[in-house]
Amino acid sequence: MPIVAPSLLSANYINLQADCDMLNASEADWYHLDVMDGRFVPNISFGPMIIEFFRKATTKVCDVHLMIEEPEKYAEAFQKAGADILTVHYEACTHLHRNIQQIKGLGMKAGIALNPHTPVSLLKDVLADIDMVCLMSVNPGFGGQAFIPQTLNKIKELRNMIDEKGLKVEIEIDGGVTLANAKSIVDAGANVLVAGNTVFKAPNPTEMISLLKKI
Ligand SMILES: O=C(CO)[C@@H](O)[C@H](O)COP(=O)(O)O
Repeated sequence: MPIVAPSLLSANYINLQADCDMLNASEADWYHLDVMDGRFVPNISFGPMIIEFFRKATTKVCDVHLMIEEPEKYAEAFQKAGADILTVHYEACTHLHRNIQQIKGLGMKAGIALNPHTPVSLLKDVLADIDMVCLMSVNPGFGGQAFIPQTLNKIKELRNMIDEKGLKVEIEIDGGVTLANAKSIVDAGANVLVAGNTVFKAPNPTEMISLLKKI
């Protein structure tokens, strides 16, 4: 069964408590929390203060995806806010290994996200040091975009790299995940499905989460 991580970017911010209550009572495994700075991506979302709210609202894993420049400046703030997994972008880190050391040193799990154009082979020398790879299956910044099909080949290549080394690294797919493509994503070798619009715009979000769990 895949790990299902609804992306709160698509939640209703006028009544967040209701969406948190729904997620908490659902089969969702993680909260996926997208932090955007208006520099690394052309959108601005929220920061540690809001993550702290989510931390208090749930006992589920808080999976924090930093779409920001200079993530090292903020890693400690996100740890204090309650992040369990902290994912930084390969493209935003000049000293990626140092970023990983920092995140792990702060007691969080470390994830690396790759934009659609970034090859998975670039992770060869850090794969053993990380807990998760987040493959962006849309260009980051906005919910509700269409899944980029080439991602399936990237998943297969990454799955081979991980299995060849005998590692336990989660493969998370982020962007455009639907009930129609979720099975092909999992069959290709991914085990974490992020879903924003598919969950929060569904007539019955709780049922949609259960359907994604069962694909
Ligand atoms: O990080 C991002 C977008 O940059 C994602 O987490 C989206 O929030 C996913 O939304 P959907 O494509 O599932 O609607």
